Amino acid sequence: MSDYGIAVSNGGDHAKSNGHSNGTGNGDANGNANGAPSTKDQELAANLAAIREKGWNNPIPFQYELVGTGAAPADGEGHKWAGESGIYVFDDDVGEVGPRDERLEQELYHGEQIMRAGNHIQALSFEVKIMGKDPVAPIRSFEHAGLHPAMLENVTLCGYHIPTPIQSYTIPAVLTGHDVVGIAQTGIQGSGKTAAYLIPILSRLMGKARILAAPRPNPARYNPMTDRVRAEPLVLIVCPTRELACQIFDEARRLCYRTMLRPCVVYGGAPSKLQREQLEMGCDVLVATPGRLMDFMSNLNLLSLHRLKYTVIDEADELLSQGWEEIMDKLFAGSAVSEDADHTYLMFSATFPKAARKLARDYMEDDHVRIKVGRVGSTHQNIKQSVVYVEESAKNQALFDLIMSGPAQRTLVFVNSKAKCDMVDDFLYNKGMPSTSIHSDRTQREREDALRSFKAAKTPIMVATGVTARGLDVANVKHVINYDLPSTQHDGITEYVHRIGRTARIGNEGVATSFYNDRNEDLAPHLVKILIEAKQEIPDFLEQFKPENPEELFQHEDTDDESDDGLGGGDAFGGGLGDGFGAEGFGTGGTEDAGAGGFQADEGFNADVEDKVASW
Ligand SMILES: Nc1ncnc2c1ncn2[C@@H]1O[C@H](COP(=O)(O)OP(=O)(O)OP(=O)(O)O)[C@@H](O)[C@H]1O
Repeated sequence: MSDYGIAVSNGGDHAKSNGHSNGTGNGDANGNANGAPSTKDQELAANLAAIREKGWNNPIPFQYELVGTGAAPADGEGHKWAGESGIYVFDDDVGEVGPRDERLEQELYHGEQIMRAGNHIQALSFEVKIMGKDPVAPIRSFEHAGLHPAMLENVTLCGYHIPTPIQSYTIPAVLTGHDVVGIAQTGIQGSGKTAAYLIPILSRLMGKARILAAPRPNPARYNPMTDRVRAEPLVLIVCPTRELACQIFDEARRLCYRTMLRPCVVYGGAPSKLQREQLEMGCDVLVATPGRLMDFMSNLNLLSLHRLKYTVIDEADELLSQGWEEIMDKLFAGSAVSEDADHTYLMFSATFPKAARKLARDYMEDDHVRIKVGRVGSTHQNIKQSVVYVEESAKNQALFDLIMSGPAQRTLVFVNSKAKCDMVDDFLYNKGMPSTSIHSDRTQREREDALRSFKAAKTPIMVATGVTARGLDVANVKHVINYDLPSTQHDGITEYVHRIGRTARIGNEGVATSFYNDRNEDLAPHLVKILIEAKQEIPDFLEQFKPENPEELFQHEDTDDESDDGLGGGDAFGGGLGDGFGAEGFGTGGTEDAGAGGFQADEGFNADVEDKVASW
């Protein structure tokens, strides 16, 4: 019996979404053309039978003949770019809120692949730190948040019953016109920050879009030959990865439903032409990755940012570390964008590095609100983590055995390199497993196809490099396997926390299994701390890495390296919960660099500080 959380057809003739160098070819499992099946074929047939018995669906062969032809695979579905997903077609003649579109509603809110909060959601508690000149009263319900009625209906359709902690504070802060810096610590496993900024921004625009938006044709009667316009969005959201851009766009599609606000997404790798055509129909909410945005911004007939009211930078630390300072400066400095006096800036980040602090200091209003959300106690209480000792040469078989030892369930396998990603995917596929893979050397089309196929559980096993799968929000990922553990040279334990956070999201449960061997010794002390903190079993081979004084583990250690981010892992705030924040600042128990920027007195943030534990 499969447990993908959604119904899956077991048909095996779909096109494989990306390449397998399958020497044996799964399609051959029933014997070769010359009569007697070979031992290899017999082995494969036995594997396939066992895999099917477990409830896994068939592997999907790759259609090599279609590579480079641009032709759609023979699965009857064709390829649709994420940016072409359906948005509400607002008819200007109908008033402020359009009529229901049941087909679209089904797609946006009731699809089987949509993430739903799990049973443990109420039990999650978060530490929330708020800083700013004006106190922000958190909202406890969406109903009493002062949202536009259309937004409230959309929030209900999304199935969001209670605001998450970051939403409790960000929504009122934006509704009262404040710039916001939001820091959601790694490992929150879905803090809901996308909705935290989209809900108040879109809600504020809902009553005013007709006045603020550029004149444009009625989308219900659009004629591309005569009606094309320049896109002049009111909201711009910039984020570092294509997959994240598509996820934000999906959330915007849900929250803009039945209103005249038109969301669009532009990102690298997908055809510019299609994205251009979408912009030419008019765009109010633009979600973009920086490279494609820069391209489009250079064509003033296509895109102008002079009407912008809101600029959101999501995953600012990632953007800055990828070298996008130039565009960030440009967007913040206003040289390329609206000089509207009440322009609102929002910046979200997992850490708060120097460059991000500088942007906040230089460009944000003095009364901007800073919100930091971290989980209290274990960051991963709903994940059952285990570490098993596996030598490099035994990893493939161990992976196969591990997958076969559990139920058929959506499984994400992490490796450390693109070549390994191909290799492991090929191995699983040739064993008869329904696997796919994703990494940055794949074309965007292959990436989107792989992700779609994983989400739909046609290929419920996906092999990925950490970078590509960062921030993925896929419903019902039940098992995360670290085939390779991340090395400390590549974000080490932070990366581990990111990876396991792809399961057990928003109050759901999940399992994380990691293959460990002597090559991973650098990570071992950090890994042990995480396991102890989450009250997980410590295997014998990791005993030697236990800290001498386990007490120190519970002194609010953040997993991100925040030595340079002004947050000081809790110390700069005075040792965390219960200590409060004295009028003299934040250093009651703090030993970290008191002048390290961030929420420091010298920036004028010493007056109104709240320190809360919010249960969700
Ligand atoms: N109030 C809510 N109640 C239930 N589910 C919610 C709520 N707000 C958001 N969600 C859902 O939670 C999931 C995670 O949200 P989102 O991707 O914005 O989190 P995130 O903070 O970016 O997560 P991470 O940083 O761990 O990747 C989404 O599928 C979203 O639909």
